[in-house]
This record gives sequence, structure tokens and C-alpha cells, in this order.
Amino acid sequence: MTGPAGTDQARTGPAGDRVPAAAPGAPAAGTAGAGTPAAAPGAAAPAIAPTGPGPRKVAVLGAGSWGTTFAKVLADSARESAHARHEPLRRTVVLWGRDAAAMGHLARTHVNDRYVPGIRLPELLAATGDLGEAVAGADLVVLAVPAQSLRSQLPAVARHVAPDAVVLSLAKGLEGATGLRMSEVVAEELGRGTGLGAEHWRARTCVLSGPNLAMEIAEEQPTASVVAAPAPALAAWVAHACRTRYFRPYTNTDVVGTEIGGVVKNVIALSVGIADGRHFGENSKASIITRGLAETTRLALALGGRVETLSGLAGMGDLVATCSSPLSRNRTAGRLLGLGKTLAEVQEEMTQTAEGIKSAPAVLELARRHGVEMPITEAVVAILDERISVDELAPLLLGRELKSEGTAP
Ligand SMILES: NC(=O)c1ccc[n+]([C@@H]2O[C@H](COP(=O)([O-])OP(=O)(O)OC[C@H]3O[C@@H](n4cnc5c(N)ncnc54)[C@H](O)[C@@H]3O)[C@@H](O)[C@H]2O)c1
Ligand SMILES: O=P(O)(O)OC[C@H](O)CO
Repeated sequence: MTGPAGTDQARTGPAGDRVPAAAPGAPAAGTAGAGTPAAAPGAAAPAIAPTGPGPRKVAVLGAGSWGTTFAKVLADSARESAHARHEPLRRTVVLWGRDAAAMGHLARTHVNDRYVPGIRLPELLAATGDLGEAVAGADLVVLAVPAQSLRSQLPAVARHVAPDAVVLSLAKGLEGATGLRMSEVVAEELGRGTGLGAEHWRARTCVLSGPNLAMEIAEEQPTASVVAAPAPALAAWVAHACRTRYFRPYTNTDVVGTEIGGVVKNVIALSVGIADGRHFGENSKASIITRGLAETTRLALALGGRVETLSGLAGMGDLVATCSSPLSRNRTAGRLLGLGKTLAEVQEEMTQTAEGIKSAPAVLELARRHGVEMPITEAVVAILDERISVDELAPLLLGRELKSEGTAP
């Protein structure tokens, strides 16, 4: 690992316990080394809601636009908090990316020009191409790889993760093959890989979602977000770890609703992009956004989410940001489709992840399994499958039987 480590001689784990400081790259107390199981099956589970100071070591896995930006947020948060308390910096933030050469360059230069051009990253931010080195001893493990790649990274995470670590998922997608939400994939894989079981990790897995276009946050433009966790104290611990003067995370305990809001808005943004590509104006786009929120809410409620989550930052907030911004990759992909490009051409042109393309069929399948009607999603999937043309989108949606407004089917 390259970059500064925490300055204190001791670290406090998520459960508030004092444990000896770990040398950079070495497993911390309570953490298994590379290739060894992280914890014996049936080991006593430490407290789920961490107390005390925030995480001493944070690993951020995935050095794309959001992983890099969120690592900056975590480093800035530590610096601001130390400054406010007149205390020394106590946090190490380690960003892991699969391209070791790129990570070496990032560590030396503190820039990631491919994903956040022009942004100077904090000195506190370390970078590595060695996943074990990043995860070992981390109190908080942040997952920022795209949804379809997450599962393949988790066995390696399981080999190194501390049993009492907290996991924070940033991805906004459903797994295509299973239709599972990212928090479900995390619990399943870490439960199996550590031998601690899915329930152990479900209780420690949080998600962050909201109107969070990475480049705006990298530029320190004021932004709010939501941390959802199974327990309020856990959400608060994570929120405190990432609050900065430009980033304000709210908390809730609706993990399902928060994840579904982040997933489905990408599909709706594809549709708004298509409308944009067909040169439709604001009425059309506002109509899609509003009815998109209705179908997102229907699905979230069917899965156990809460309506206030969908009318909040992780629902309406994210939908508005993504559907309005030219920075959105999903809206951009939709726009290219609307301009007449094929899906293959769009994918060729996109250099960053547009989660909605892979998630849309999984969202539709999930909705069907729960008897939820999602006409916009259905139309987007039909376009992606090339069963209908982009010109058929509007007649298809407007030709449906009239009904009363609201989220009811
Ligand atoms: N960019 C944003 O504004 C933003 C904001 C909020 C949430 N998100 C979500 O965050 C997640 C990550 O998106 P992003 O914007 O950082 O994507 P990105 O396209 O900018 O970067 C993706 C990164 O993941 C890496 N990657 C891809 N496959 C991998 C694999 N198999 N193993 C390891 N690394 C792999 C790539 O090399 C790249 O560094 C997505 O789910 C996205 O929806 C993005
Ligand atoms: O660029 P997009 O479309 O992946 O959207 C980025 C963020 O999710 C917006 O909140």
C-alpha cells in the first residue's frame, strides 16, 4: 500500500473495542491473514451497532468514478472531523482497484484522471492493487464495483474481512442472474466465505444511495444522500464516517426501499434519455419521471420498502438528479438509443457503467414475481431486447387503458 497510515498507536474497532494498531498491510487483531478463514464458524458475534469513534481503517473497493469520489469523501470527513476536535488524524482510507499500475499511479499523483479528471485527491487517501492489503484490518469495507461484478470480488473479501467489520454497498443495480439486491449478494457470499452465515453479514451490511452524481461530489458541490442500515445506530455510525461540509448523509432503516430506489431510477433514466433522443420536451420527461416514481414505489412496497423512502432522497431525489443531468450514464445511454443507435453501438460508446441496461430485465422479472405492474420498465426492456423500436415507446405507454393516478396498479 502506498500512502499515509493512521497516526495513532491504537485503533478502535466498530464495536468500540481497543485493539493494537496494525502495521500497514498486516492483518489487524481479530482479522485473519491472506488465505486463512476470517473467523471460525459459530464465533461469537460482536456488537452490531458500533459505538465510539468512527472507523480507523476504511477499504473502498472499486476505483471508478464513484469509488474514487467516495474515498475522497471518507478522507475529507476524517480530516474535517479531526480538525473540528483538535485531534490528530486517525483514519486510513485505502482505495483498491483491479488495475495495479493505475493504482500505483493514483497513489503517486493523487489524481484519477480517467474517472474524476481534474480532481486532486486527499493526501490521506492510499491506493493499492492488492485487495487483501486493502481489506485486512478495515472496520468499514465499502463496495463500489458495478453490480454485475460484485459477487466475483466477494470470496476474496471474505478471506480478509474482520468478522466485526461493517460493509457499505454503493452499487445501484440488481444482479442479472439472480435478481438479488446488492445487500443480499453481500450477505450470501460473505456468509458463505467467512463461515459466519448470511444473517451475520445482513446485520452488518448498509447501503448508501441518493442524488449522487460522482463528478459533482468530487467537485465538492453540496449534496445529500441516505445511509440505510438494519439498525439506526449502525446507519448513524456510517453517516458520521462520511459526512463532510459538502456531503450530508441522512439515515434510515429501509435497506430494501433505498436499494430499489437506486436500482429502478437507472431504468427510468434510460427511458427519459430515449425521450430526449427523440427530441421530446419537458412535459414528456416530467411525465416519465413522475410515473416512473409510481412504479418504483409499487415495487419497493411489494418488497417491504417504505413509501417515505421513495419520496425521499433515495427515491425522488435520485430520480430527478439522474433523469435531469447530462452527467448521468444511464440517461446518456438512453439518449443514444433514442437517437437511433443500437444497444451494441451504445455499449461500445459508453466508457463507464450504465447499470440500468443490465438491471432492467432483472427488475422486470422481480416485479412479475411479485405481481407488480411496471409499464415503463417493461417498455425499456422491450427496447433493449429490440422487440420494439424507440418510436413505439410513447404510443405503447400512452395507449394503455386509462386509470386513476397513484401508486396502486
Ligand atoms: N458514478 C456515479 O455518479 C455513481 C453514483 C452513485 C452510485 N454509483 C454506482 O456505483 C457503482 C460503481 O459505478 P461507477 O460509477 O464507479 O462505475 P465506473 O464505470 O466509473 O467504474 C467502475 C469501476 O469498477 C471496476 N470494475 C469493473 N468490473 C470489475 C470487476 N469485475 N472487478 C473489479 N473491478 C471492476 C472498473 O475497472 C472501474 O474502475 C455502480 O453501481 C453505480 O450505479 C455511481
Ligand atoms: O451516471 P448514472 O446514471 O449511473 O447515475 C449516477 C448516480 O447514481 C446518480 O445518483
